[in-house]
Amino acid sequence: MTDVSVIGCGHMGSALVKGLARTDTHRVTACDLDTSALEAVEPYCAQTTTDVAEAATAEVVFVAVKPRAIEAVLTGLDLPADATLVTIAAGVPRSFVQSHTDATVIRVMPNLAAETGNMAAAVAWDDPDETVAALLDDLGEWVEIDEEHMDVATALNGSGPAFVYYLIQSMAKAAVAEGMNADAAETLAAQTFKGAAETALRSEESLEALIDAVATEGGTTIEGMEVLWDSDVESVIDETLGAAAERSRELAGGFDDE
Ligand SMILES: NC(=O)C1=CN([C@@H]2O[C@H](COP(=O)(O)OP(=O)(O)OC[C@H]3O[C@@H](n4cnc5c(N)ncnc54)[C@H](OP(=O)(O)O)[C@@H]3O)[C@@H](O)[C@H]2O)C=CC1
Ligand SMILES: O=C(O)[C@@H]1CCC=N1
Repeated sequence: MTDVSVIGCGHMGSALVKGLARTDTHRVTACDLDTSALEAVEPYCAQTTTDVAEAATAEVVFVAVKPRAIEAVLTGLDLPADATLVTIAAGVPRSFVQSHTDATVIRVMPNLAAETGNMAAAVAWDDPDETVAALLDDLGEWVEIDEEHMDVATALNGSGPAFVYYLIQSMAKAAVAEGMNADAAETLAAQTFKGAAETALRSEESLEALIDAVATEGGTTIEGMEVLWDSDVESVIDETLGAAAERSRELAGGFDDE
């Protein structure tokens, strides 16, 4: 049983609390100044508190407040050297967080699918931490990266769910334009993303080979693929991720190491 606290129970913090509740190997303290945020996560954790000092007794402390609030939270958070602080804030360098605490700092870029145990997360740390690794295993898939790649991870898997929702919506809209019922179209589009993602994760085939497997010779898929290959979709996606990563770099510019 690992004592974990989550400071900031908004969108991402509540997804972490709910995801951790899916297994019974954590004792979670949820902390937020907003009592309505705490009420929403109360069924999923051992205790809720508005007092950061109560959250500071955990072995692993996730700080899940907005980047602009992180310095105030760190200033009021007195962690011992044997604690681990996990920062998930976009654009906030690990060195900035480390300069405000005696705890070991690990930087993670998670995503909202933590709530269902399907998170994709990127992790930057000095040394692997088995306790945090086990926590992340319970929340989904994670990979270790160099911190210099955290801005692109923020775009790819942190912001990524929003981009995927947009793509699901676009495919569903196209089916609706052909006359399909909107609910049916959204279910089919979303499940198609889920199934394709599962195959991409589990298959040893390349993505090109997976495309080939769908595209029966003389069939329907190749007609659609020709449109995609001739379009600027790839460069639009490159620009989309580029814009999000650039914003992460801009945010980082506001945090000097101390
Ligand atoms: N949303 C996402 O998909 C992802 C977010 N992140 C990162 O997670 C962090 C949180 O983002 P998100 O969940 O979207 O933001 P939210 O605004 O939804 O949640 C932040 C929560 O923290 C609370 N809070 C603010 N100050 C304090 C404090 N001093 N003590 C305790 N709680 C406090 C806020 O309360 P109040 O609203 O009253 O200020 C709010 O409930 C950000 O740093 C973001 O970069 C990372 C990956 C994905
Ligand atoms: O939009 C944001 O800034 C946060 C970080 C990644 C996802 N949401």
